Amino acid sequence: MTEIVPPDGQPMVQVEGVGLTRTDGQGREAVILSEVTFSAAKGRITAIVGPSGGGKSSLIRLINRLDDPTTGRILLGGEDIAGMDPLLLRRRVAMVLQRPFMFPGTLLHNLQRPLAYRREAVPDAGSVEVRRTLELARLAPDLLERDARSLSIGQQQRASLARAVITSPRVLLLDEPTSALDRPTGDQLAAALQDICRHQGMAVILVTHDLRLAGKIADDLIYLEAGRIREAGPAAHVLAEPASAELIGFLAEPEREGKHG
Ligand SMILES: Nc1ncnc2c1ncn2[C@@H]1O[C@H](COP(=O)(O)OP(=O)(O)OP(=O)(O)O)[C@@H](O)[C@H]1O
Repeated sequence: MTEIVPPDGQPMVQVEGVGLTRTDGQGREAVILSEVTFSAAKGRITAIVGPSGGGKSSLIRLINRLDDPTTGRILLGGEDIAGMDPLLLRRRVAMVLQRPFMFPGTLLHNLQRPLAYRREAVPDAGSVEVRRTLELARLAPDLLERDARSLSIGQQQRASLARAVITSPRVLLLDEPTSALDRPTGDQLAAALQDICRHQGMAVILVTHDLRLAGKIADDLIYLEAGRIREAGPAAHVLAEPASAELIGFLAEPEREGKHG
């Protein structure tokens, strides 16, 4: 196992005064995000939590330019992503979605694919990169020759994570990665994520409705409601001592009781 990369507190992602407005089919404008400002540091996990429809997914989609903000800007390593080569941006910012997607072929083929696509040297099953990535993602090496689509959903979700991190992105975006998993399988993914964040010094931004997960692995937490940040700070502190009426109300909803312990 490699050395842990210490977080240096440097912001990797800076979201500055971001707003997003959409126009619906009838030409009506809807404000999805307003004045959103935060930063995500290397080697830290930033969780974005909040009620459904609050804008969490819309926000992380802006960070790898699946969409562009209407106002404000987003910097990656100090550079505005609006002016960055899209291919370079995709190299630096990886995304793992709620439902894993495996390409046809073996798990090894799936791990090699992003590197082959970039015409970079493709590591073989015995290579340090593949072994190390499997270890971080908590996947057994004997799964490498299995048809990736025959893996369990929990294994496929960790395989998606492995495929995203084998290229060493600087930022990892995850949208509800544990929502399709049962608790033990979700816990395995969470542990893998923590290892990857610490060992590779990535900035991880995690959208989740699962406060238990956020309480367990997030370093920083952002509470987003109706497109605005209502509260932000160190996760343990924000969850233990919520200050805003909105977050206090959210945490008090009966279905959340005990979920952030
Ligand atoms: N492509 C779109 N066109 C128009 N409105 C959209 C679009 N995508 C999302 N929205 C609206 O933006 C708002 C925020 O949605 P978003 O999916 O970002 O919220 P969320 O916090 O991720 O919700 P959930 O937890 O349910 O996934 C919602 O009102 C949604 O209806």
